[in-house]
Amino acid sequence: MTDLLLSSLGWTPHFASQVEPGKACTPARITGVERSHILALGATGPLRLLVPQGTGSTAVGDWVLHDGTTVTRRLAPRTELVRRNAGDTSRRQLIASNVDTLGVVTSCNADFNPARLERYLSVAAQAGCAPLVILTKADKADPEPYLEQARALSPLVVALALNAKHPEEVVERLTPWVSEGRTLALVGSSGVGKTTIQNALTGVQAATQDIRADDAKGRHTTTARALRRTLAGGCLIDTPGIRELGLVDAAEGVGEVFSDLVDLASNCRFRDCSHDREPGCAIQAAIAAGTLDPDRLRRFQKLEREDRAHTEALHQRHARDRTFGKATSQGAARAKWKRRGPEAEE
Ligand SMILES: Nc1nc2c(ncn2[C@@H]2O[C@H](COP(=O)(O)OP(=O)(O)OP(=O)(O)O)[C@@H](O)[C@H]2O)c(=O)[nH]1
Ligand SMILES: [Zn+2]
Repeated sequence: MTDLLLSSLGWTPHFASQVEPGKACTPARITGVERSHILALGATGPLRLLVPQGTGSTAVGDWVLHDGTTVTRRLAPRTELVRRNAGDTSRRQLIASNVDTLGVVTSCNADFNPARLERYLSVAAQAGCAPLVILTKADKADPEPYLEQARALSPLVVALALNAKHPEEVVERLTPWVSEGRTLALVGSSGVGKTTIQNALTGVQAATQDIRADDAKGRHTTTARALRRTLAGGCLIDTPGIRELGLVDAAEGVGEVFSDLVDLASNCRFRDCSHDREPGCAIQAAIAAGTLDPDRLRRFQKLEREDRAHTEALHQRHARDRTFGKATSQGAARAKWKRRGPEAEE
């Protein structure tokens, strides 16, 4: 029973193998983070545990070991979602751990924006999460052209369209990503339907209204939230930070989403080709031949520039204070995901 509950929370051999045999330690998954305590779910139910060194290096979704009152260890995560710190863009901020699928929510209307989708897909690829594009408001417009565009962005994309206001439809379509042991997090612009989807998946009655006067003041209906169980037995993560993902240290993620361009560029005559006017540029040749959309090249270059600028600032800081130790575990999670494929089961 106990093991069953832990596995429905996402406990896998990856975590079990980190527990030293014979040590009296119990696992729990973080559902919320306070200043000096974490909220967690373990086999016995909800817990509030002290983190003696402060909660700065933990995130919602992490697995920890504890002795009943205190966290004794954080277990190395399988995936880490990181963003640029909103206040200080030269810092990276861990916002959620062990997310299997990053649900990128957009709607079948003016919110649909390939550049924004590619940015989120890059963040997902970098984190090691499988990307799922969820197109809402399929009741308002024909979703087919949007689905087609989303799928054309990257071979990594799985895309589906739904009417988020029909809870049964949401549950039926999204259950594969929120069933026992699986963790989903949603990102997307304000108003695309994230809260509506989450309410359907967790069985909570909708707090969203058709007219939200608060929006004009920048207040969102969704503020204090973290990891919750879904009706299908899995987990849903929603933290305020997850809604504003900025790129940092994501060159590999960007490269995966734009692997078509990376492959083409390897055929350019010059190694440092800027794909502008150089002779022998394979990318310009593809544009001239009509097989590559020049807008895609522009979006790729813009994301690369953005990532490079913030990553440089990050590394300058890194050189100043050498307390930074996340890059390796994130890279390992990403490599693992790449090896096993986004839909691989434990
Ligand atoms: N017709 C229709 N309306 C939808 C759909 N999804 C969401 N809505 C409506 O769109 C509005 C915004 O939905 P929310 O779920 O609050 O959007 P959100 O993404 O959580 O927004 P923030 O909390 O601001 O980030 C609400 O009025 C919903 O009822 C859909 O698929 N079809
Ligand atoms: Zn070139």
